[in-house]
Amino acid sequence: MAEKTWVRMVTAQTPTNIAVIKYWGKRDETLILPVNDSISVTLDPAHLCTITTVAVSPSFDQDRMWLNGKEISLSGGRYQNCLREIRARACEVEDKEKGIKIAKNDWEKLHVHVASYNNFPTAAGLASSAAGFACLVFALAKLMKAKEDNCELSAIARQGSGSACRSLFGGFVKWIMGKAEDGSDSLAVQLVDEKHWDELVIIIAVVSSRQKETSSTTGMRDSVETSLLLQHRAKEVVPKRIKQMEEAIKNRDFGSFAQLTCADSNQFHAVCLDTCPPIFYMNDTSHRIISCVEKWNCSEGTPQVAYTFDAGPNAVLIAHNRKAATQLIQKLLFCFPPSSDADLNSYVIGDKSILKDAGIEDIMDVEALPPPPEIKGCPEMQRRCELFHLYETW
Ligand SMILES: Nc1ncnc2c1ncn2[C@@H]1O[C@H](COP(=O)(O)OP(=O)(O)OP(=O)(O)O)[C@@H](O)[C@H]1O
Ligand SMILES: C[C@@](O)(CCOP(=O)(O)OP(=O)(O)O)CC(=O)O
Repeated sequence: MAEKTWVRMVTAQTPTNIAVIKYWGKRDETLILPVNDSISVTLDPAHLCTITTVAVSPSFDQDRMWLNGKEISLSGGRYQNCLREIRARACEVEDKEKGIKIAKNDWEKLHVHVASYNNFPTAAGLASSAAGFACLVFALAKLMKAKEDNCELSAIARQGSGSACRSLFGGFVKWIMGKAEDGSDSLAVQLVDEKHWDELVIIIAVVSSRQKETSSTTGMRDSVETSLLLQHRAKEVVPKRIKQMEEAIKNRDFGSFAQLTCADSNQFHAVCLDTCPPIFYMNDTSHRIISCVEKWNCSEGTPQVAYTFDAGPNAVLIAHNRKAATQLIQKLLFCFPPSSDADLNSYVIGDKSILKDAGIEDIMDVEALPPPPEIKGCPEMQRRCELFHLYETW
């Protein structure tokens, strides 16, 4: 190595992903190997993403990491596994301009500093660990010039957080559970890219941005140990659903896609209830959102919107197209309006063009929204003020 003064830095940005067929349960806790395949949709990186900068310098005397500006420990097994696996694949790096020459073996002695920022709530059931570990592994691989492709990197990100393996690709992604004991065949593959079904619109209703009480890791461990429904789901239900979901995505068959997505989310939450002690991730507001979507879908005779909830109360709503998304925004804002002194611009975040299509520019437009016909006579669906905010994404 040359002088002691240089710093080599790489920055990467990785989106989060939301499962439409859920991963819930591990057959190996250390390697993070799942009990079933899962399928997810990767969100638009412009709205919910992690940005991570990794740096290496001979002047660094230990590996360190800052998450959202606060130093966190890298001593946990998951961070250590990712660092070790990428270091083992590091290659020679030379930057003549900066006088940097790092031989393959030097990487074992060099330390890294990591600064990561999530532009959405961390540990609130919006898959921050997915975007976070995918971004960490991707950035480290670039820093160390590892030659592995994204499939191979996904098997490393998986060891940080299972769902992270699916964030290395855009579009719809499948995590193949694999069979090998060492986890070498448990990795993610892209089913279709983001252009394949670009009329879909995803809206996230953030019911709470508070850190959840039961982490996914703890929750799924308890489910594996106590839920009979989980065993049945992994063995009998998911294998069939995965095939049907792949077909629905391939054929852009929104009816089947919505039916499978909603059913799988509901079964995942049923597994949580079947766990001892039971886990409650959704709350009353989540249930009201489900009711709102179910009533609308039913009144139309064909699904307009699919809903799915991860390990938290926040709703991920996937609309068939822009028209359905526009109507959805109107219905959501009617049932869950911001308080009258709130700023609409901080209530609806992200791509605001659908809000514009819906003819909503300020709080007065929200107040003038007519009640959705399908909720007439349902007192529980009348106006309330419980949503934290809405994201428009994808
Ligand atoms: N940007 C990041 N870089 C590295 N690690 C991160 C990052 N963001 C989050 N994490 C890790 O992920 C943990 C949060 O994961 P957790 O599974 O509890 O919540 P979540 O991923 O937001 O929700 P869920 O997986 O249920 O949707 C954090 O405590 C931290 O260890
Ligand atoms: C409900 C889920 O979001 C669970 C995600 O669990 P994590 O990937 O966060 O769990 P660990 O592997 O223990 O880190 C469903 C999914 O993303 O498939």
